Amino acid sequence: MLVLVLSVIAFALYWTWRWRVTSRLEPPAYPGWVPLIGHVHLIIGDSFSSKWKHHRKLLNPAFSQLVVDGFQGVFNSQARRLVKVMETEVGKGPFDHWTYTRRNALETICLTALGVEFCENSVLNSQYEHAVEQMLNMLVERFQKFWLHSDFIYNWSNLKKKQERCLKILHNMSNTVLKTRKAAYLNNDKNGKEASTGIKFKPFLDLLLELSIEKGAFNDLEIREHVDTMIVAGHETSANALMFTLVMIGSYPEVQKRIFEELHDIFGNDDRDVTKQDLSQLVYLEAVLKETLRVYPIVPVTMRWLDRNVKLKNYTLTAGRTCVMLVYGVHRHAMWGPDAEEFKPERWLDPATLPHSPNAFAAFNIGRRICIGKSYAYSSMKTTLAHLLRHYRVQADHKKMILKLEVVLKPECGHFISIEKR
Ligand code: HEM
Repeated sequence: MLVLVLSVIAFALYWTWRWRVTSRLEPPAYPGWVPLIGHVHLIIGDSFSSKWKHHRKLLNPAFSQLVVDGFQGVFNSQARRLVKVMETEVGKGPFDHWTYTRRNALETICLTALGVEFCENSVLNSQYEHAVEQMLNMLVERFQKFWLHSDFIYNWSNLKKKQERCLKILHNMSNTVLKTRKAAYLNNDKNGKEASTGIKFKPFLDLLLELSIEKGAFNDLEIREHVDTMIVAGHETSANALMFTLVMIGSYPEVQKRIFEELHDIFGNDDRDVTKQDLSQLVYLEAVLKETLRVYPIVPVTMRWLDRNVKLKNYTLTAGRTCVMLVYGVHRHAMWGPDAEEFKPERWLDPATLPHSPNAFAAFNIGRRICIGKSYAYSSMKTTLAHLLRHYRVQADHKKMILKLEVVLKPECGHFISIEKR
């Protein structure tokens, strides 16, 4: 027992000393990030990491509106798939729709990032889905158990063994796909992928391979890390945003009515696919998405490492510290007006009713580290909702939700909707 207590004290002293020595020189590395999404994205909010800056510049064109428009066929077929699988819930009362939006978002991101579909014979199956979920849970567990922040202790823990098993599944998948696509690319197959639906598109992986082979931009490990980051950063966020949006639409019948009217004006009674021109006309639907993300920001807390002193009105935040920003609080600040707590999509339709500061809305963060997948997220979510709401009438009660913070904001319970056929 004494040995144990002495070891804990020794480690505490060691980490305090190490933190003091390094905290002014380099941003802290948050425990658990490295194996999950790789070194390029390791340091949260360190826009000064030259590697991050260089890679972000190279990656930006891969997320341009033009590339995202190329995924519109995938977004449509995935939305139709979601409408179909949810059919089993019609008329059966409340169900947990998150399991549906999550699976669907993971399928979509895997298709667009890697060009791989979930199917029986694929390396991408429910084992992979489970491994991604476990990895995110383990990240939170390690954060919460401060003694596991030390790599030395963590490396002996059961959590580490579990993490190794999950990583094997995740990396096996991205490595296998990378190898296959690279061989195909070198064999002159540069025309993108064809999904089982017959839709042609160019997955992110092919764009990165192009940059790597033609311009020597990335090595294989970096490509794998970028693709893993896209999958981790892209699916849980979109799935949660859709889940919250459906709860809010189901809780406000007048909002749902107005969305349906907008859909009817654009599509009439036609069940046709959503085009990129339709997306720009779905103004009210976009306002509903933004208002949901304002009230329930999926990433409610974010961190930045301060490379210089930042003077506020009454305080100075000193260089070398990590600053925690509460996006949840910013979105409810008085600058949003006396109705800041209310769910009012209409506020987005008139710029005069919005706060003057462009930084008042930080659902995708602000500044240089703004979410690279923002356009992708809006296009895929608007397409999914346009299909779902043309087929189903939704009911929910957002007041029943109790929220919890994992890496992202989630409801602890009560995130149930009921659906009826239109
Ligand atoms: C509603 C959906 C989404 C929300 C709310 C969201 C939110 C965010 C936020 C807040 C950040 C910044 C984190 C920080 O700086 O601490 C971020 C970064 C990022 N997001 Fe998203 N995101 C969404 C969808 C997506 C999608 C669909 C993709 C990929 C296709 C994606 C890829 C990324 C990547 C790669 C980063 C890291 C960017 C960098 O480090 O330069 N996100 N996201």
